[in-house]
Amino acid sequence: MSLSRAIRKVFLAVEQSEGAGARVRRSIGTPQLRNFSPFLMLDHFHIAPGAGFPDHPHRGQETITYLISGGVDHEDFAGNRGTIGPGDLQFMTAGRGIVHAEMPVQNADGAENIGLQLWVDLPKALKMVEPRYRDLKAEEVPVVEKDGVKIKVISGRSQGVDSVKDLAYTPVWILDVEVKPGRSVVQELPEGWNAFGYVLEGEVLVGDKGAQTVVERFHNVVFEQEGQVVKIEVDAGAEGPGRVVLVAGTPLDQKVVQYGPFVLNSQEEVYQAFEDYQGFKNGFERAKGWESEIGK
Ligand SMILES: Nc1ccc(F)c(C(=O)c2c[nH]c3ncc(Cl)cc23)c1F
Ligand SMILES: [Fe+3]
Repeated sequence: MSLSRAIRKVFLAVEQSEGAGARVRRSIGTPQLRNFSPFLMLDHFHIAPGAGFPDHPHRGQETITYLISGGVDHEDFAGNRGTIGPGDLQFMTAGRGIVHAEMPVQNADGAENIGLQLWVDLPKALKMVEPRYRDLKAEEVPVVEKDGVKIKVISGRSQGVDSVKDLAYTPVWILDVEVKPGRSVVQELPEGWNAFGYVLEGEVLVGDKGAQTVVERFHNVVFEQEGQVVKIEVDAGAEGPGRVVLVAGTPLDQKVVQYGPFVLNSQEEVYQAFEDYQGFKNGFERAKGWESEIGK
């Protein structure tokens, strides 16, 4: 009998401006929810035409971008360039340093550019690795569909189905779970890992029968570390399915010192990141004289 994880707290994602005219609903990385290792930030973003995230640096973390609708172009100073579309993901390891732009694709069909961006801390030993990208196309993501439940196994394992391996350095599970009204699912999560569920659509009931919590859209339910499973149900009377992105990650036993996109383990290392970025050194050499095409 697996122990069901209790709920630690439910947070409302607060909408704010970010980048150049983009809007994000941030639920991790706010004053209410920091120190949630290895997670640094979770943004549910909406990038209108003309808005975006023009040229900017990163050091010391991994970003995972999951596109729900529309498209996002990315281009960096190492010559990497690509587009992610609905259901695609991009795993970017900034490591010692990257400068890139992330801009909306002008959609012929007018689809809104909406997705999630999760920032994951890198272990101290990997803070200065070479940057790398790994796109994961929607068609590479196994889908488990049974009894009114559809799970996209983006990273990790669900109902005995494994995802593509080694997408990020820091071990994370990402499962896009859709439950129809009157149905439910029990999902295993690695014990001891930090875990949350962000409700993208509808509303869900989380927890054991008789002790369930209603979690509404744009809310993030954070679980206790104890327990092997989470239970998610949608009320039979609900108007439509509930959709939750379940994420779990191994906590890193290290200090987090963050200033925007520079995430290191000491104040001195953050100062050094600024100096390296402004001085085009120690990983930021290619930033000298570089401008993206897409961010202009
Ligand atoms: N201010 C600031 C500073 C540093 C950044 F890296 C960013 C940034 O690039 C993003 C922050 N949320 C995001 N959601 C989606 C996408 Cl595609 C990008 C971002 C940013 F906005
Ligand atoms: Fe970025």
